[in-house]
Amino acid sequence: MTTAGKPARFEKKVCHPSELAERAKQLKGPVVFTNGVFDLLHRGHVTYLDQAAQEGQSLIVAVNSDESVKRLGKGPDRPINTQVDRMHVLAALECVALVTYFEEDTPLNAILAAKPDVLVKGGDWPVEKMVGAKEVQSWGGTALSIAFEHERSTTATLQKIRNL
Ligand SMILES: Nc1ncnc2c1ncn2[C@@H]1O[C@H](COP(=O)(O)OP(=O)(O)OP(=O)(O)O)[C@@H](O)[C@H]1O
Ligand SMILES: O=P(O)(O)O[C@@H]1O[C@H]([C@H](O)CO)[C@@H](O)[C@H](O)[C@@H]1O
Repeated sequence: MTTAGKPARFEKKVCHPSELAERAKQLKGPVVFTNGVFDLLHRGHVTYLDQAAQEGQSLIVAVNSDESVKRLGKGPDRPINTQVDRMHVLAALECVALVTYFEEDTPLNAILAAKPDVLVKGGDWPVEKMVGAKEVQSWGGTALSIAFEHERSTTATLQKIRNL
């Protein structure tokens, strides 16, 4: 006989965009914000996320909705994982305090709602190209581009799988 397990504790970390402003206010500050697709999570992602989290006390991650990903032009078969799955995998990470998603092409509205103290992206996004950097700086926050430590990518992983 099998029994149903208890709800996974990280489920509480996943929030709808409409709750983001309120939920962000309840986090221990400084609040760090990052965003991305995070399709197939890899060592580069998790290293970067923990590094981002160390820039404050609470890390918020906003993922592109499935439709938003399709408009990014990463490939007709992307995303591989749905936004719900991508959010829950990220929520399971100890360094992540809150996860949400955004339907738009950019996370600007999510950043304005969360009003983070620190905006972080990986080194492929220099600060001058970072959506939301000016806004975060306008309320006294900082924007940070963290250099890659591990050269990994979802695209490379998918190429490996396709070549099996
Ligand atoms: N190897 C890496 N090291 C550190 N940060 C990374 C790395 N790859 C991606 N990131 C960062 O993680 C976030 C999500 O990136 P994304 O989902 O585009 O990953 P990806 O692996 O590059 O995907 P894809 O290959 O589909 O473009 C971005 O902010 C990006 O800067
Ligand atoms: O996972 P990606 O493609 O690295 O994340 C993108 O980041 C963009 C970034 O915030 C621009 O500064 C964002 O506009 C885009 O929607 C993806 O999230």
